[in-house]
Amino acid sequence: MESEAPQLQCDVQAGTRALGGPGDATATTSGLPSPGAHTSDAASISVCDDTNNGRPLAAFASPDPPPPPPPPAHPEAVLQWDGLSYEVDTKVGRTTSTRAVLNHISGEVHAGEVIAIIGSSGAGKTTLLNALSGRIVGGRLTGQILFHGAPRDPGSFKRLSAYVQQDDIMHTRLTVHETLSYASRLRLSDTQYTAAQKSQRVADILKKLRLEGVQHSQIGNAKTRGVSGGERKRVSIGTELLTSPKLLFLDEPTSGLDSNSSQVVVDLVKEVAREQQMAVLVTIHQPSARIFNTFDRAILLSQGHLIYFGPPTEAVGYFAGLGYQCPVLENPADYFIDLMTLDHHDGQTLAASQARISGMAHSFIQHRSKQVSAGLVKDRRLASVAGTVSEYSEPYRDMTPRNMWYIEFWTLVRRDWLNLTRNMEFLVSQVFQSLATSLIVGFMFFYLKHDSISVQNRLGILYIIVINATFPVIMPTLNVYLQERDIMLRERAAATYRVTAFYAAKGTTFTPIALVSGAVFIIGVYFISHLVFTAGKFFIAFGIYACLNVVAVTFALMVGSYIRNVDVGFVVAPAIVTIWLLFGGLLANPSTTTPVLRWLRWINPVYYAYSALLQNELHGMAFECDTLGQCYTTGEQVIGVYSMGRFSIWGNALLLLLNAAVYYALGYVFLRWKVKPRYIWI
Ligand SMILES: Nc1ncnc2c1ncn2[C@@H]1O[C@H](COP(=O)(O)OP(=O)(O)OP(=O)(O)O)[C@@H](O)[C@H]1O
Repeated sequence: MESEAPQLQCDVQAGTRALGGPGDATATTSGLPSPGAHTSDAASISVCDDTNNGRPLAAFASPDPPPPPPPPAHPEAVLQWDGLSYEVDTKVGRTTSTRAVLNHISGEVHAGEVIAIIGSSGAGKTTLLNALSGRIVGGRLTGQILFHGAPRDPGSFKRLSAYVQQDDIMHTRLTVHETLSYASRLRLSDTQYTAAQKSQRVADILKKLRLEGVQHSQIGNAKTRGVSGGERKRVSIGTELLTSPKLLFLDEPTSGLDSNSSQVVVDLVKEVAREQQMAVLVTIHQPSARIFNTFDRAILLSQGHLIYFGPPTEAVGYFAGLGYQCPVLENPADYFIDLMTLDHHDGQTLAASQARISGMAHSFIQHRSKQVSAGLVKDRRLASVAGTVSEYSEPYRDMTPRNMWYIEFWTLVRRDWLNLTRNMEFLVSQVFQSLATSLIVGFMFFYLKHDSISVQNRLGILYIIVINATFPVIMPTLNVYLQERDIMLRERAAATYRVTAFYAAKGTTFTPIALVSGAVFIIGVYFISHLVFTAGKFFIAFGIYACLNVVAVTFALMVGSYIRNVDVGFVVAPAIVTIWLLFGGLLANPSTTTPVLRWLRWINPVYYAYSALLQNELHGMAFECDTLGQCYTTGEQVIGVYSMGRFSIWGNALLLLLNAAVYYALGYVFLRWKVKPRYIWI
């Protein structure tokens, strides 16, 4: 936010439109009322700026603004939409009602043009952006959307358009340069770009988005300081610009930014749109007057109704024609948003504001139809295009992913590894936890003897070893995986790589970390507590422990792939592990478990691991009996009494690996078909 109190200045200037490009071309087609001085060439522009400290806005223009490239003679509509409506069912108690979120919205965006979608909270801005970008989930979407004159083909549309989400979901520990470099390796095809060309493309984007100065800073987040919010937003935009999209969607790119950073972001987007002839649609909540006037055209929405669609410079005149004159000292965008907002103060003000919004929506429909009948604007009703295929769709229709699978996999492994090894909290918690627990457990059972009392201690220590391969592996893995899954969903929406490459990379990076920390733990425990320490027994125990670690990692991946809600994951995973431990073989004898629940042991990796570890430790052992009542003289007796010899050590190890394979496979299925949003395409 501004540190100084903003000094408002409104100035009604007779000025030429500085916007140029397709916006101008369409300005005449928007057919706005032209009362008095509001002619198209000398539009009366209300310029109210809350950021210029009282100086005329022109003083803030760059001294030598580069001349905008001349608009193409016949600007091509990159995207057209007609009669777009969206309804959702809402449930209050037992009553389900239908709510119209968008009502018959029509429009188009041309190459090189930047259009802002403006409205108060809940107006339908994001819904419209999502509908146009093919990211609507649930509800009923009707109407027609054409991309380069033909229905959208999801595959090619994903590749040729880009979407920058409101939240900048990125790997927070990578630097700006690394973020763009990995994105270039994943998104740009090796068959079209050499490594040097990809690096050059990254360098160009860094330069274009003025990010060279921070290219070696980490992205960061709310917890870890990194680049500023405006810079992070520009990195998000840069990532999407790598592929030179034809169409860019930006959801609230200025939210959370101060007015200066917001202006920088909008100016850069506009510059790139002009240079690359890219069509841009951007939702924006409350733009300053200066930002408002930067856009080529604005779509004003209220309660899902179109209130205005045309150049911002002509909006003041249009609303004045309806009897809503923007006060001289007010930011027009603020004024329009106030006009379009429901006033919930009391019943009367609510009814009045509802009537005003309906009136404005109706006026715009009438205004449009007058313009259409006068031949001033093209009828936006789209001709029937059944069977038409856009020239842009055809080459991409059967498009295979950009790079070979192994390149995607390897790039993702390297990126994950870099990100994970910089995640000191995760690494330290893994290693420190293993070290600390091995010391505590080792000394708790220090130097086990071979008497009958040591039987209980051996049963206990082996169970603790098993426990240590569950919670301490599953919870941190799940936590990191859930964050990365969201990044994957964003990147997958832009068809960046295959799900299989992502999933295989996750298994490849998480497993070694679990195994190393597991090794630290088990070596410490074996040495200090003096469990049977022959090389064969130790390596078998380590092998079993490693198998259980793999099960834990794959289980975390499965849960993380199944649940959508992070909080649910942190309840479900521990609940399942607790059941494993209850039926693991130590707390209740498996042979006496009630038959209704006895089957649980067959799907319980803790039971298999514990059984294998017990057999490995106790086979061949002899115990010295003392004067106490109960006495086991051999390890085999203990295994028999505890009913832990159902499967051999190798049988248990095999069942553990089978468990891991099932979890891993299920995780993939869930990731592919459950977590993935089901977008509605029209
Ligand atoms: N799938 C849905 N189910 C229920 N309500 C929905 C759904 N999608 C959108 N809405 C409702 O439609 C309205 C418009 O939502 P949208 O997110 O498009 O608003 P917005 O203009 O982007 O608001 P904001 O600026 O606050 O993000 C909101 O009231 C929202 O709750």
